Formats: sequence, structure tokens, C-alpha cells
Amino acid sequence: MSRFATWRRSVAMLFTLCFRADLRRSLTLFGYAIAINVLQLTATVGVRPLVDSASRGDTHGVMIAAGVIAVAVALASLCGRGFVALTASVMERAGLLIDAKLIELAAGVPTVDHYERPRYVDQMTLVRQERRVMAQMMNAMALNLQSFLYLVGAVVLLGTIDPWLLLLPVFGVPALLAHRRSTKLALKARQANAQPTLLRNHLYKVASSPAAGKELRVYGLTDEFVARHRATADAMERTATRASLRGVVLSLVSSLIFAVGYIGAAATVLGEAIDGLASVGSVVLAVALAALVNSQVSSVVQSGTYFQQVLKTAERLVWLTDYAAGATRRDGEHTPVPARLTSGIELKDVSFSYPDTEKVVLDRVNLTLPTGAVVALVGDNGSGKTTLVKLLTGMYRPTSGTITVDGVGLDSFVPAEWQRRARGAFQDFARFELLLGQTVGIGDMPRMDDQEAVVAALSRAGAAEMAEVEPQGLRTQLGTAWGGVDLSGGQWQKLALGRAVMAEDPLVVVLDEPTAALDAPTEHATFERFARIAAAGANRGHVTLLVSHRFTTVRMADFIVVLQKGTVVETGTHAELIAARGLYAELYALQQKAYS
Ligand SMILES: Nc1ncnc2c1ncn2[C@@H]1O[C@H](COP(=O)(O)OP(=O)(O)OP(=O)(O)O)[C@@H](O)[C@H]1O
Repeated sequence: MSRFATWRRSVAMLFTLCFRADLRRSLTLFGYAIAINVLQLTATVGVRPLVDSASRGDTHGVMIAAGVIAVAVALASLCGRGFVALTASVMERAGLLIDAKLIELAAGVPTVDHYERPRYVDQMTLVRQERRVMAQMMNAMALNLQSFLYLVGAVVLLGTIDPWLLLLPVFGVPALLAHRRSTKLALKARQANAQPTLLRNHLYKVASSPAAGKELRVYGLTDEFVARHRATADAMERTATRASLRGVVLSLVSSLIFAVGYIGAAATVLGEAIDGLASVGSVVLAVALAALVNSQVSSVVQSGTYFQQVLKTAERLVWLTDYAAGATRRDGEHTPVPARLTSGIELKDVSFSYPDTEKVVLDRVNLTLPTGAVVALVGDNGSGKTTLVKLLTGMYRPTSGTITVDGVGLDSFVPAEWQRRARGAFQDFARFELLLGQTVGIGDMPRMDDQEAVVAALSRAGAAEMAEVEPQGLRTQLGTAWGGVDLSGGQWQKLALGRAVMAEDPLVVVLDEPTAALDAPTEHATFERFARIAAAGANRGHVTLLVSHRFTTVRMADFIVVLQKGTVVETGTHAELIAARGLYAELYALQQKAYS
């Protein structure tokens, strides 16, 4: 996209956001800005008749001029108050809209690979930091307009005193260029600080989280975290200070240049007054207007700089919007996701590397996952089990090869539609701090508050007792921050399992070590239950995928896939794999020995 097209879209996005936030108030702001400008100029112009009438001893003229000035100043101050009162509400509403847009952009993308792309993460971090700046845009634009009109008015009036004074704004050009350069330097510094900001926030988050608290103490890591946090913050400050110092030098030089013009203007009018060509009032007015030009040039430049910064943020927003659209868009026709599976899911020569990495995590995987089957994935840490699960749930797309669902390419579905039919419980399950019943119910949003369905799901997941948690059963608020209760790791995991079986029409159910926080007998019982649900699923049409390191659990699967370094090395039932005496048999024997 050309630079101009990006600029045009950024401006359009800003206006849409701000006007959508509050059209009536935004327009009123502009009205106030124009009124303030006219009133202030009137008050300034009133100085000439005031001084001239006074020097002539014309009391009546003095009274009229003073009256006009007083009324103009009072009205301008009234409009100023109205302006300030409106700015807060316009800002608040624009801020809310921008926040909603950011949530949409971050969570609305069906795949999750953007979280691992440094460019995406940088852009998102910067937009988050600058979102308040964007929210103030309407106010800033109104102020910008006000300063601009004020500047133009002051220059025109100066021209009426002496046309040579029209040259005064030329001395303001260096200030404009200096501000432009300083903004570029500041933006560059912010860009350079994006990654360190992430690191600093990450260090803070880890070091202050209760989860890491125990390990920080046991390993004596607190000082190290503090030192790293400080070093990162110091480096960021050095980068920012360097940029702002250069900006200060530039603005100093440009102010000196303007001072030369200002002195020249004052001297010109003073010379004319001495020669009797100008009145005393004109001299006072010219000096006042020249000072006004000075202050308005810097104010126009400052708001221009601000606007540039807002535009840059809007450009990032446009970039993120395009990224989200690209990740969501499906070219050509979409195939509807089937109501139920008939044959199953097939992987053909599927290979995968994570975005922006070289390592092949899955290497030419060929697999058939028949409908109704419970398929177990086993293998060493890092062998690619979770990655395979992510591909099957559409979080990532294969780098090469194809995944088909009943013979139809997975990539021909709208990703979000497929994901809505995939259910899962993951090792890094989320702890949604809602009412306990809702935490399970959101597994099938339309039935979120259907208590009967929630109780049934909990009992399918082998966690019926969770419906009785003190003090209010399913209506218990979770999360101490909201005055609710906290649960043990195992209890949270049981809720995640309930969520996974809440929906009645999934096409793929993924259980990626969802029982790691449960004790072995509970895990065993849970999986037996899941195996029964899956058997029933043979009629309803879904595939159940189970990832576990516990072989006592794995053995009950219909079909076991053994992964090693991203490749499938063995497949078969427990009995077949034991008879084959391969890797599975070896690992099984080792675990049996360890537990006997
Ligand atoms: N987000 C990521 N970005 C880059 N590489 C990743 C990412 N997630 C996983 N990997 C790499 O992919 C490989 C497979 O990881 P995966 O999580 O699929 O293994 P796993 O078999 O599920 O392991 P575990 O049993 O420990 O859960 C590992 O080498 C890991 O380092």
C-alpha cells in the first residue's frame, strides 16, 4: 500500500473512531474552539482603540473599547470552561471504543501465531501504550484548529499595520522543522524501547506473581530479577533521554531564530511610530500580535507534532487491522463445517515450524483419526504432541501437507467456525474468574447459565462434587479479587474438564494433559469416563484426542500414536505396540517398573 493510501486510511480510521465515540459533543468542541478564537482576537484587537483613545484623552472611546475587551474575555473564558468540560467525556468514550477495537484485534484472530511474531507484538505493545493519546485526538484537533485560526488572524492583523510584518511567520519555519525532527527522534526511541518494555513488564509480572513467589525465594532469584528489571529500565531511559536532549537543542536554536524576527518586527513598528506613521495603539497591538504569533507557532507546531504521533498510532492500528483481516480472510467459497463426522480426520505429510523459526517441529506426519475413536498421543517432552493438537484445533496452519476432515481440507472451513466445534482441556488451562457454574457453562455459550447442563457436564467429567463447592455451589464467585473463593489447582482443572464436555456437538475433543494436577487414580477414572463419552461419540460423530504421559491411562485408548522428535514412529493399539517391542513397549516397561 502506498504511503498516501496508508495516511488516508489512518486519518479515516481516526475520524471514524472519534466521531463514532460522540458525534454531537465532538462537533460542539469544534464550535467552542472557533468561538474562543474569534473572541480572543476581538479582545486583542480592542487594545489599539483602547490605547489610542487613552492617549487622546477620549474617555468615551476608552469605555467602549474596555467594555468590548471585557465582554470578549468573559465569553472566551466561558467557552473555555465548556471546552474543558466536554473534553473529558469525549476522551472517555473514544478511549472505550479504542479499547474495544484492540480487544477485537487481539482475540478476534482465529489462529494464535500472531502472538509469536515480533512485529505484531511490537505494534500491539505500542498501540496499547499510545491508546490514551489517540483518545485525546478530538480535543487536540479542536485545539489545533483554534491555534491555527488564531495564528492566521494574528498574521492578517499584523499585515494591516505594516505589510512587512507578514514576514514574521517565516521566522517560525525553523521551529516547525525542529519539532518535526524531534518527533521523529522520539518515535524512533519509542520503537527501540518496544522490546525492552515487553521484557521489563515480563520481569515485573513474573517477579510479582504469587505463582513464581515460592521459586524466587527458594532459588534466591529476587535480587537478580530486581537487577535485570532496573538494568532494562535504565537502558530504556538512556535511549529516551538521548532523543529528548537532541530535541531540546533543536528547539533552542529555532527559538533563537524566531527571537531575531520578533525583535525586527518590534523595531519596524517602533521606527514608524517615531516617524509619526503609526499610532501608539498600533505599536502596542503589533508587539502583542507578534508575541501571539510566537506562542501560536509553537502551539500549532506542538499540536501538529501530536497529530503526527496520533497518526503513527493510527497507522499501527491499520496495520493490525489488516493483519487480523489477512489471518481471518478466506478466499473463495467456504465449506460449511459438517454437523457430525462420518469418516474422521486425516493428516497427510503434515510438517510444521513455528512462525519465524527454522526448527521443524512436526515432520511429514501421516495419521488417520477415525470418528468415535479415542486416540492417544505419547512421546518425550518436546516431541510435538501439543503442536499437533494446535494444528487440529486450527490454532496454526501446517507449513506443508494437508489436514482433511471427512475428505474436506480443514483450511476450506472458516477457522472460527471450526474452532467453535473443537472442544478442549489443556495443560495450561484458563482460570476464568466467573461464577463457578459459568466457568463450566462457557464451554457452550448459549447454555452458560443452564444449571442442569452444567451439572451434567461436571458429572461427565467426573467432577460432580464441584457443583457443591462452598459457599454457594454453582453460584460461588471465583477469584479472591472479586470477593470470591480461590480453588486448588486440581479443582480448577476439573472445571476446565467440565468445560471441555459441556457442548453436545463437538467434532474434535482434545485433552492435552488436562489431568496433570489430578492424582493418578482420579486421572484414571476421569479418562475411563472420557473413553465412554467417546464411544458414545461414535454415534454422534467426533474424534477424541488424548495427550498423557501416564501409560496406565494411555493404554485404554483405541489407538496410540508414538511421536519422537516430530515424527510418528509407531501407531497401533496398546496390545499391538507391546507385541511390536518398540519404543512404546520400552517406555511402558520403564514406567511399570518405576511404579511397581
Ligand atoms: N510457541 C512456540 N514457538 C516456538 N517453538 C515452540 C513453541 N511451542 C513449542 N515449541 C517447540 O516445539 C517443539 C514441540 O513442542 P510441543 O509443545 O508440541 O511438545 P510436547 O510433545 O507437547 O511436549 P510436552 O510433553 O513437554 O508437553 C519443542 O521443541 C518446543 O520447543
